[in-house]
Amino acid sequence: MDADDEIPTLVPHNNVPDAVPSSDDAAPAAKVPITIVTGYLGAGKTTLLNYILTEEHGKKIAVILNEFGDSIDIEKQLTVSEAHTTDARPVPFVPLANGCICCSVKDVGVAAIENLMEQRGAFDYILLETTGLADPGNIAPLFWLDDGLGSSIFLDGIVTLVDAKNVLRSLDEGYGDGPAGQQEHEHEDGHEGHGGPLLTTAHLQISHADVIIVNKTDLVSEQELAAVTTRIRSINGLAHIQTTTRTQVPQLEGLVLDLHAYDDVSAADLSFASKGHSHLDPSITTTTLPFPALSPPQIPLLDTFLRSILWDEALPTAHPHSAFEIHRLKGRVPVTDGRVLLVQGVRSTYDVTEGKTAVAGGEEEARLVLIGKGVAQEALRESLLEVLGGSGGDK
Ligand SMILES: Nc1nc2c(ncn2[C@@H]2O[C@H](COP(=O)(O)OP(=O)(O)OP(=O)(O)O)[C@@H](O)[C@H]2O)c(=O)[nH]1
Repeated sequence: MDADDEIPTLVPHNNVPDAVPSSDDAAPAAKVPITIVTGYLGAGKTTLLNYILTEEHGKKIAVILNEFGDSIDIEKQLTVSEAHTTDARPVPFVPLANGCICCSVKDVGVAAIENLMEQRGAFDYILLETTGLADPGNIAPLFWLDDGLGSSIFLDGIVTLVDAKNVLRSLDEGYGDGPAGQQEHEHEDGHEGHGGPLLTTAHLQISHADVIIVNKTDLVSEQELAAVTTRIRSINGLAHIQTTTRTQVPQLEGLVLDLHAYDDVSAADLSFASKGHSHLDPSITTTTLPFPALSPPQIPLLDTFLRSILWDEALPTAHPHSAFEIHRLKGRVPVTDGRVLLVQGVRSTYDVTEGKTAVAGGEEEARLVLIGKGVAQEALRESLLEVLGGSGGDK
């Protein structure tokens, strides 16, 4: 691949068949954003969604509940709030393809929502409420593939509700030899982990989140709340954290709607994540890999590194390292020709795009921010630098 080649774009998720129909011929239509709303049992998801449906926001919002199981019973699970009305109402039966969104590829879950929009008219926004045990990392890539699949919806972000009173206990269920974390994790997604402290549902929901709403603040003291937010920040250094009582968010935009979590990657976001927050949580942490701006020939080498760490969960070099797994990844990579590349990843799906604005002379160093298990080891950065050094280009 030479310097003039297009930079790599959306990389197919492992579960998606190679022969994906192209949407090139389809007339471009505005896509409807979808936010995944997740949170452990009793954190306040229903309270939040009821609040949104009855707020005056002027948007027609569809709320869909994704149950684990054999089918999506849309009749019971869809509620639409019409623009300029507080009359949230259940929608009558809409026949749809059955299937569990979490366990299927696009043609079931996403197609069901598209089918729904065709029958009910487009919505301004879709909120997908998962059950308390859902792993959003399994669901998010299904919606993120929409460019290749010609979908009429796109993933706007993931919001995780957290119960301030119980979240620390939920996170600690994965430690020691208590069976709770182990059973929970294996049950929910068959995800085995790689040894070491176990991941609980709470870890998975926090690590993938773009916004974390710490709810039920009325049930904890200021000190307890500070301990909760510090622990959450140590797991996910990228997410916006908002504290609430009864899920009363100060505004919907940026917190539940219009998140744009997969659009731009700003230098400010990444430098906040890189500020050296504590590594309090033994399972999941956020880490930053800084490296010099890339020369154009180094771009495919970055891709080699990303493929290796995300697809193979291995380093492309011989550096000794312990096991790692990456849940979320964001990057901003200046190129010496003035371009800037933006990297977005969730589990094994990632995307490298060209930023809209060129870098101002010598703007910043390149950064990858990783959230996951075992990511805070020097071997990752050493491996990245070695791979990039192989091009013979500037470093
Ligand atoms: N004290 C207190 N109670 C709250 C708060 N927010 C919600 N609740 C209550 O907590 C309970 C659980 O809230 P839900 O909104 O049903 O939580 P959920 O996440 O939908 O729960 P599941 O459906 O079990 O997954 C309800 O009785 C709410 O009224 C809060 O900030 N403070």
